[in-house]
Amino acid sequence: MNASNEPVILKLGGSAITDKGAYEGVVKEADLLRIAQEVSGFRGKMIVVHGAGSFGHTYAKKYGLDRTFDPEGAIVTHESVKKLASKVVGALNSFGVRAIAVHPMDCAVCRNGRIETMYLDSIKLMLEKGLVPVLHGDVAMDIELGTCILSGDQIVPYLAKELGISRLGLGSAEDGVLDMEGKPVPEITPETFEEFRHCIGGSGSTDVTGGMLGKVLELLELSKNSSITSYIFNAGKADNIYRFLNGESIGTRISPDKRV
Ligand SMILES: Nc1ncnc2c1ncn2[C@@H]1O[C@H](COP(=O)(O)OP(=O)(O)OP(=O)(O)O)[C@@H](O)[C@H]1O
Ligand SMILES: C=C(C)CCOP(=O)(O)O
Repeated sequence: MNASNEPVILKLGGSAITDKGAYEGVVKEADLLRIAQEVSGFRGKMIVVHGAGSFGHTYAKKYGLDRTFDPEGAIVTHESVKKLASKVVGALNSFGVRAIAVHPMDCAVCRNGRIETMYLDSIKLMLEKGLVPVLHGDVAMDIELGTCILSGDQIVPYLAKELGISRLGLGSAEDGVLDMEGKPVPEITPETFEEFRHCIGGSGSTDVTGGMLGKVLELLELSKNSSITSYIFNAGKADNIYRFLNGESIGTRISPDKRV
């Protein structure tokens, strides 16, 4: 059990909750319900962040939102990821998790694709009152670019740092960061990253936020700045989310360098 009262941050990867190979948004209904049930077994405070999967990456790619400002594309993509958020929140509530959607487009401002400010007071109050904020990968306003694609993989470490949360995990569709033989690497630190760099690539599906490499880089940066250890694990396997939320170390650990 996670004995502390500190909240946990869980990311549900787009490949775990949607069919990321689809040309438009398709939810993996059975997986989403199983995941919602596992989340409902956790008694502590938590923030859920989910990826955009086929609800976001397909449209972001179609309108070139990772390269250009396109107002129509921004609206279509934002509306689509909001639909996914509503399905995630609906599934969580159907299992008694008091989940509320918080859309990053409404509360974050970016500069050159990185979060510059984010309004967090409502999230803090939700946590205090036992509600579960659900954020997600989104289109966000950007001071330099007009809009940018804001990945859940960037939101997770940002929230951890700003809210002082030290337990976080990204649940995707692989057993962790896989080596050349397809086996999960138990631990990566800033010091050992170069040993594994050649095995880590982008997503196998349509994706504008860097796939596995994007995740590892975000979490390594967090480990350097804050000494936080985080986890990348398979949310597609039954019980893994429950195990992670309750304090087990599963998948690949992204840890700070060891002190000598
Ligand atoms: N070494 C590696 N280990 C594991 N997965 C890898 C590796 N290199 C590349 N990948 C790819 O990265 C994918 C995970 O990244 P992806 O961004 O698709 O995940 P996600 O977080 O579930 O999706 P989303 O960004 O929509 O939330 C894997 O499914 C795999 O195709
Ligand atoms: C493609 C969009 C709109 C957001 C991407 O977020 P992610 O799936 O968490 O990387």
